[in-house]
Amino acid sequence: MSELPIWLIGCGNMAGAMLAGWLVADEPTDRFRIVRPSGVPFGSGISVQSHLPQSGFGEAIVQIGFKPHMLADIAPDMRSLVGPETCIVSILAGVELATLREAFPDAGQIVRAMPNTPVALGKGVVGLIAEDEQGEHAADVATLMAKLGLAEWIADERLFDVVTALSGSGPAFVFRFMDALARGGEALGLDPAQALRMAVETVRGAAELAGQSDERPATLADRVASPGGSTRKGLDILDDDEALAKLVHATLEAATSRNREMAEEARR
Ligand SMILES: NC(=O)C1=CN([C@@H]2O[C@H](COP(=O)(O)OP(=O)(O)OC[C@H]3O[C@@H](n4cnc5c(N)ncnc54)[C@H](O)[C@@H]3O)[C@@H](O)[C@H]2O)C=CC1
Ligand SMILES: O=C(O)[C@@H]1CCC=N1
Repeated sequence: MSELPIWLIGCGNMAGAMLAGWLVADEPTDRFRIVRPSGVPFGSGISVQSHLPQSGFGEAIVQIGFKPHMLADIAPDMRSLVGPETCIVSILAGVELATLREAFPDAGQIVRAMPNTPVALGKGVVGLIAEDEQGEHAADVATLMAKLGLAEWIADERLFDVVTALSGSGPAFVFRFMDALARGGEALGLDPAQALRMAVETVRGAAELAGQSDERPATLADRVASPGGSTRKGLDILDDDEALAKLVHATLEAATSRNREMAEEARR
């Protein structure tokens, strides 16, 4: 793989988690240059500056990782630095390729990447869509993202907001479930810290089992539920009138619709 420099324009929670993941995967630290107004050091000898560079990015991967609504303010300052050798990677939720192309008319390639925070451990999910999947630097970006976990090309950009809800926001929804599991145990008398430890390990073990199994999670759930036993009584609550499925569907719908609103806001 080419060793293009990687600029991180905006490096907060999400881009910081990605950088942590790349360092775990032994990417050389001198590939990365952070631009963030705070200038707060990242550690590990990574170069951090508080302003955009004076000269152009040249042949580089330039990842933008600020808030979606900031695109209109920040892109004009970046525009003259971006040339036909530059590959822009956007992790901005919602913001579409067409909006990014308007913001960076001279960029050689534009890729949207939708990561999630477990990338910090190399166990994330990254959805990808490029203006030209076969074009220059698309494969470099895919290789880079695959170091962070599961990297998946998404064929239809209209589905990218759903991907953002499912895997981008997904860890937040799973964390809520973990908390609910722990709080349920606590309400039924378990020590809170013990309940939390057991809830987190239960989710970790179940996720690994599901990841390694050829069977669907529904089948694995049935295998836990011994006939006439107690798990089925619990599943009956989650399954009654598809209570959990409906709740999760509504959750993903709400997040997807906010991603679409953010896309609209970025178009203005
Ligand atoms: N937090 C998450 O789990 C995920 C976030 N995203 C996307 O990542 C982006 C950032 O989100 P977070 O990291 O959560 O937010 P954050 O608030 O932690 O980070 C934002 C970063 O933007 C920087 N910034 C602000 N003004 C800037 C400027 N003028 N020039 C350069 N950098 C500037 C800040 O210094 C900060 O480093 C958003 O677009 C979001 O949609 C995507 C997937 C998941
Ligand atoms: O909450 C957000 O807007 C972003 C999108 C995916 C995760 N965080």
